[in-house]
Amino acid sequence: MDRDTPLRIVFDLDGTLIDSAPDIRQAANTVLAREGVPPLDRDEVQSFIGNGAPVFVDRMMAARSLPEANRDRVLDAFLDLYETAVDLTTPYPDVIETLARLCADGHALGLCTNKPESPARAVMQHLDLDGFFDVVIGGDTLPRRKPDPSPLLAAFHALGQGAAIYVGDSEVDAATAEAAGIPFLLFTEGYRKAPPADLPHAARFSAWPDMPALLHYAHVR
Ligand SMILES: O=C(O)COP(=O)(O)O
Ligand SMILES: [Mg+2]
Repeated sequence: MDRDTPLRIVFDLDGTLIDSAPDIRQAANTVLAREGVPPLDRDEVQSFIGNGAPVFVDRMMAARSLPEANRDRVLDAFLDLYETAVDLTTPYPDVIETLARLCADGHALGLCTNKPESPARAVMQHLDLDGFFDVVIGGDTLPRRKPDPSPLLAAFHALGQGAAIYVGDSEVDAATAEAAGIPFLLFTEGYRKAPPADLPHAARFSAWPDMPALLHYAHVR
């Protein structure tokens, strides 16, 4: 692949571009306090993130032995707070500079997250990340979410033609990329549970300035 050929690059959000666990934890603990059970610690929160808000709530309720009958109420309360959960979230170091460079180099950027689309857009706007992306697919944008390949394939489809690569932090992202037949770059500082070697990936990086050098792994699908 020619070094200067524009690519289609799609990114995961939570644990990849932004450290959002503090906001998710605050929303979760507000709901748990109302339910009269103890809060979640940071490790619990991180281990529950990855499969979207409904699965997060299921894991949180199971961890605090909340009755299944309260699920709709707990999920609604969590989603309500999630809409404005932006103040404790930060981009990982050098994310903004790297995205700006990739845009300046002519690449088409997209976002494919399991976070519901509305809170995803809210936090991206809050952190000035929204201008970089030509497409945003959230966990509730389509009938299925990751690890189903359809949201990732929809994101690439929206970006048009060109070699493709997906960048994420988790087992879910690696499985999604594999199912879609798209090469995967693993950011190792996010919310992954297993060691990096256990996840299928083309290459991995721990600091965002190192990511553009890995773009030669992109290929046409
Ligand atoms: O909201 C989640 O559970 C995960 O979000 P992500 O797909 O951006 O990592
Ligand atoms: Mg993630």
